[in-house]
Parts: sequence; structure tokens; C-alpha cells
Amino acid sequence: MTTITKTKTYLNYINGEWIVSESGETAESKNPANKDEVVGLYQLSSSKDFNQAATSARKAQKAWRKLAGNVRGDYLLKAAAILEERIEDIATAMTKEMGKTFAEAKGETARGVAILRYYAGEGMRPVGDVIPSTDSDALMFTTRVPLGVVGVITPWNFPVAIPMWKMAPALIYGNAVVIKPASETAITCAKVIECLHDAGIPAGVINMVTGSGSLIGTEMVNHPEIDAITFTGSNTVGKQLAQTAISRGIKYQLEMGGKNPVIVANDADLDLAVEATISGGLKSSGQKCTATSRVIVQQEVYDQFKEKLLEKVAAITVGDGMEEGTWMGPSASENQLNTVLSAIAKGKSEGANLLFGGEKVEKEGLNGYYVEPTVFENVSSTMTLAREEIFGPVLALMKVKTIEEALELANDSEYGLSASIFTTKISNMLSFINEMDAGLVRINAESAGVELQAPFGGMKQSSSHSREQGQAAKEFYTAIKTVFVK
Ligand SMILES: NC(=O)C1=CN([C@@H]2O[C@H](COP(=O)(O)OP(=O)(O)OC[C@H]3O[C@@H](n4cnc5c(N)ncnc54)[C@H](O)[C@@H]3O)[C@@H](O)[C@H]2O)C=CC1
Ligand SMILES: O=C(O)CCC(=O)C(=O)O
Repeated sequence: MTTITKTKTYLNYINGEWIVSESGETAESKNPANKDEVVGLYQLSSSKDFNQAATSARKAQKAWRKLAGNVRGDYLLKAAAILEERIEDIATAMTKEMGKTFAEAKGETARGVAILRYYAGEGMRPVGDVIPSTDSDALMFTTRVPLGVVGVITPWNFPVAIPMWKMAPALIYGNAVVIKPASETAITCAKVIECLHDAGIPAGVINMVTGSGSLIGTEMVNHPEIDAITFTGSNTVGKQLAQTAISRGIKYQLEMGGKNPVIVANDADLDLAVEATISGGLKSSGQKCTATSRVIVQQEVYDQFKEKLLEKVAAITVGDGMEEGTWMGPSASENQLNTVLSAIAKGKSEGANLLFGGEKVEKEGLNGYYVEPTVFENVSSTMTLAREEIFGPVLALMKVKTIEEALELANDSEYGLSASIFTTKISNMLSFINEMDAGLVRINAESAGVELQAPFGGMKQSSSHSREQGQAAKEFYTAIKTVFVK
């Protein structure tokens, strides 16, 4: 018997309704673990679709901002409960669209639930201060007001957590949202939006328009109904968006690349350092902006560390993230695979020494964009391997004599997102905390792994110097108003 399965078509979400794009065009979201599998179809939207979404958001925001914070919070709590019920389904969509393992996808979806709950509580927390006035008959205080309509542009590498850590604070502080998710994970995003819809959030408060980044993203940042833009993705696109946002005088926030170092000091617990380097560098196939990519090791422990690292890397199982026993899935797309392979080729041609991996994984039964976990040594700070974000499972080992040298090398990057050190010496820890130019510094812990209740963002070229998540989100999604009453 032949089974015919119809590919599901996912729609835009505008003004509380699921609607087809007026372009009449769709595109396929494909499984990077299996090139022949179409996960679903999403809308290739037009400017008209976007305009409809932005206009609906503007209208809906007027009533949404007037609701008491706890009422907005109740909607987020309902959405959290629904998302929690659907963890398996949403995590399956995530793994199938971008390749991370099912366990990681479930963990990320659970993080989405926690983010919604955290920001639901924000609806009842203080937003301002009373400031003594020089006029003894007056009362002076600050309050906060929403920005209006926030445009949200998200990448494919955290298709639940990133949309959630942008949308949940936007919503709780009284903004309406139009989101344009990455095309690679448009279906996962549609499933997340379904949870918000089923929680009864009023029509128009959230809108989702899928399609080309250059078309919809450009439309978004230029649209008069968009009051602020929050973006996570590549530096090139982030900086383009920022220029338009500045010229329009709207608020913007960018989270971009990283070239994150781990320093392994000669007094480190080497087993712990190896575990964390592998987890931080290779989980999700290295496709995290917080992924460890430069491994800076003191010479006394270099050989021992290298031996332990290579032994563990050799044991990594690469395969379909839906299969039990897979530790590392494919790259998210053919483009991403090619970027990784070209970085590896550059590494070889620039004279780095390939210790492990470096090739596509061609195994019977695998039909996706798989690349081996890869380790280089003799990487100098001028090589591309040490300078450019690869977004792949590639580690570059660098040997140093002293901690001072390690810190200098760690800081020799245009990026400054996250960094970690493995050491048992307090003086090393303190030097690292004080001197490392990164927004997130982690001691005896991997470079990746962001906690939703703490500020997250980078220094240098890694961000627009703003912070997301935790209480920091309030700074972006609201404007302060100083009130003087007499
Ligand atoms: N910081 C991070 O977490 C991320 C970093 N990246 C970096 O970027 C590289 C390329 O990945 P891509 O997916 O191509 O990133 P990208 O920056 O092109 O895509 C991110 C988002 O921006 C949208 N976009 C694309 N062009 C746009 C434009 N002209 N105007 C407005 N929005 C636009 C995309 O549709 C997507 O929603 C990766 O290899 C990695 O190095 C990518 C994704 C996430
Ligand atoms: O490390 C994490 O948990 C978050 C990483 C992240 O924000 C990103 O890759 O875009």
C-alpha cells in the first residue's frame, strides 16, 4: 500500500488570523538531516502582507497597552502552559528544520516556557522610582511606557528561545509585535505563535510574516508603523538594519556574532575543561553565537589536554538529531555546511594543522549536511580560523606560556560575546573577570548557555551594546518617562 502524505502549508498570522500571502507563493522548509524530506511549506510574503501586519499591530497595541500588567501576564502564563503541553511536537519541528538533537530541542522549548513565565511575572513588578524633587510641594517619579510596535527578526539557531526572549518582554511591557522568523525555521515559529494564539492574546497584538529576509526585513525596518527593531543574526545584516534604524530615528537592538575563547590554565581540572570545550564548541554543531571556537591552553598542560580532547571528540556520534544516540546533528543548511567546509579549507591552506575531522560525513543512511567534528592546532591569531565566526563544529587550539598571554590572545578579536576560563586559582579568575572583553564571562563553565533571568549581550562587534533578557529587556522595550506632579 502506498501512503500519500500531504505536505502541510503554514500560513502567516496577521490580526489574529492564519492567512495565505497575497503573493500566492510558498517555499519549502527542508530537513538538513535528510535532504529529501520537506517539513512543510511556508508563505513567501510580500510588502502588502507586511503592511497589513504592521497596521494591525498598530491598531491592537492601543488597547493592549491599556491592560493591567497582570492581565497581560495571564496571557503569557496561558501560552506557557500550552507551549509546555506541545513540547514534543515543537521540538520535533525544530530538530527537523534545523538539525539540533531532539534532546537539545526539547531543552530549548522548555526554556521558552520558562521565559514566558519569567516575563509574565514582570507584569506585576515595579517599573519606576520616586526621585526627590527640589520643590517640596511636588512629587517626581519615573514610569515606563511601551515603544509601540516592535519588529522582531530572528535566526534559525534558537528558533524557540530567541523569538521568545524578544517577544515575551515586548508583550508584557505593552508593545505589539510583528515577527519575521528565519525561513529555515519558519514552521517551528508558526507552532510557537499558535501557542500564543490559543492562549487568547487579542487579535493584532502578535503577527508573524514569513519570507525573504532581504524583502520582509527591509520592509520592516523602513515601515512607518514599526517603532523599534530587535535582531539576532549575522553582523552584515545587523549593521545594515542599524543604519536604517538610525536614519529613521527608531530604537534598535542587535545580537550578532562571536569568536568565543576558552582559556585552559595549567591548574585547571582538565577533564572538566575538556567536557566544557566539547559541549560549548560542538553541541548544536557549533551553531551558537556563544559557541567556543578558540581553545587557548597553557603549555604545561597542552599535550595532556589535547590528548583527552581528541579521545572524546573521536567518540562523538554524528547523525540525525531525531535518532537516539546521536550527539551531534547536521549543519542547518547546505549554505551553512559550505561555510564550514570553506573555513576548514582555509584553515588548511593558511597552515593550521588538522588534528581531527575536517570532512563531510558520508555514511550509509545519512542524507544530509553532515560535517565531522573538527580540531585544528598551531592556529595563529592572524589566521581566518582564529578571526571569523564559523558557526560550525570547529575548534582551534592555541598554545600559550602565561595567563597574561592567554588573555591577550583571547581579547585579540573583533568580537566580545562570551568567554570562559578553566582554572582553580583565584588570581586567574579575577584577572579574567576584570580583563576579558566579553559580555558574558564564565569560570569553570562552558562559553555557551545563557540564563534567561540574567542580561545577555556582547561587547565590541558582537552587539549594539545593549542587553537582552532578565531585567535588561525592560531597558529596550520601554521608554522612561519622568513625571513631575504639583
Ligand atoms: N548571532 C547569532 O546567533 C547568529 C549568527 N549567525 C551568523 O550569520 C551567518 C549567516 O547566517 P544567516 O542565517 O544567513 O544570517 P542572517 O543574518 O542572514 O539571518 C538572520 C535573520 O535575518 C534575516 N535577514 C536576512 N537578510 C536580511 C536583510 N537584508 N534585512 C533584514 N533581515 C534579513 C533572515 O531572514 C533571518 O531571519 C552564520 O553563519 C553565523 O555566522 C546566524 C544566525 C544566528
Ligand atoms: O548560548 C545560548 O544559550 C544562547 C546562544 C545564542 O543566543 C545564539 O546563539 O544566538
